[in-house]
Amino acid sequence: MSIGGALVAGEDTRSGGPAGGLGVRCEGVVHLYKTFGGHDVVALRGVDLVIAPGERVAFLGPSGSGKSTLLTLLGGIQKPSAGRIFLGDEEISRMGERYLARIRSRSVSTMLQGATRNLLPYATGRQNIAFARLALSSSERRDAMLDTELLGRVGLEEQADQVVSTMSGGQRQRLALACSVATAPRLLLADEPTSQLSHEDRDHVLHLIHSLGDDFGTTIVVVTHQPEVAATFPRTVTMKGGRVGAEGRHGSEYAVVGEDGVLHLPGHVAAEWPPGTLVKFEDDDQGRLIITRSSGEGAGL
Ligand SMILES: Nc1ncnc2c1ncn2[C@@H]1O[C@H](COP(=O)(O)OP(=O)(O)OP(=O)(O)O)[C@@H](O)[C@H]1O
Repeated sequence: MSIGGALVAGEDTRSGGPAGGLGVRCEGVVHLYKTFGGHDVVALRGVDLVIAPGERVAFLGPSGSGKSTLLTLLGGIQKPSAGRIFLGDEEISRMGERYLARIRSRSVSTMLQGATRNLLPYATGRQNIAFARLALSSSERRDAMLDTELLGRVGLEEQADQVVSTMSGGQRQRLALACSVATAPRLLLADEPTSQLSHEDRDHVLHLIHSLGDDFGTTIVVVTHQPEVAATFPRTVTMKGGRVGAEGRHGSEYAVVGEDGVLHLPGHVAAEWPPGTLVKFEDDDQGRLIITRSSGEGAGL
């Protein structure tokens, strides 16, 4: 199944070509949450990241490493405490709420974790799609793909007039995806879009997400804990302690050098080399850097 065909024949698609994806650039992004207890939680500690237009990226990393926070900042739902975020040429980290709202309703769609957070529970499938398109101009709405057709593409033609609260988890997730793409976004951000789904629903949702990239060149970023989902993305970005710790590209893993030359070890190495382990750096005769664990324990060599 494909989402192919113009979802919205707006300014980006009038030329007949695909709208194309939106590039993303983060420079030193820091984010703090203020808590009721009066102390700050540092969710992001300096994220530098570039995502090219049309790229498909999976964010990985342990719970609490900052994946969802970064996604909401990219989607213009929250503003960073410090640092800069660009979508295409526009710096969203300095934008006023009015402009951000425009970007959120047109060029960027964020699917929050849990389908129901993205949907009106007592409205039907069709009404949810109409709601997602509220901010479009009347001509854009007139030219948009018919809601029946869009629902058909996510396999929900028979649920068009069914109320969300009576739908299954998989049906809700597919409807949330249909609502997210109803405005033909150039950047799709999805937080755990396939968690708690059956294998069949997971594969269906994944296929739909990738179809969007294939058909429109949409830039796609998903947060996932599922390795089998991450494996379908050509690039992975692994968050560690509020920073980008590692990247995977086409099956190869790379550590990312952070502030002050800090390097996160790959998970399997970190498991064997606890904090305090001494490591030695040596150049070999072919110009490669060899890193070995010292045979001595702790500070004593
Ligand atoms: N609204 C909030 N108020 C206070 N602290 C928060 C808030 N949201 C997130 N945090 C904290 O910020 C840090 C990063 O959280 P975030 O949800 O971005 O991580 P995550 O990697 O997406 O985690 P998970 O995989 O569990 O969803 C965590 O320490 C979390 O407890």
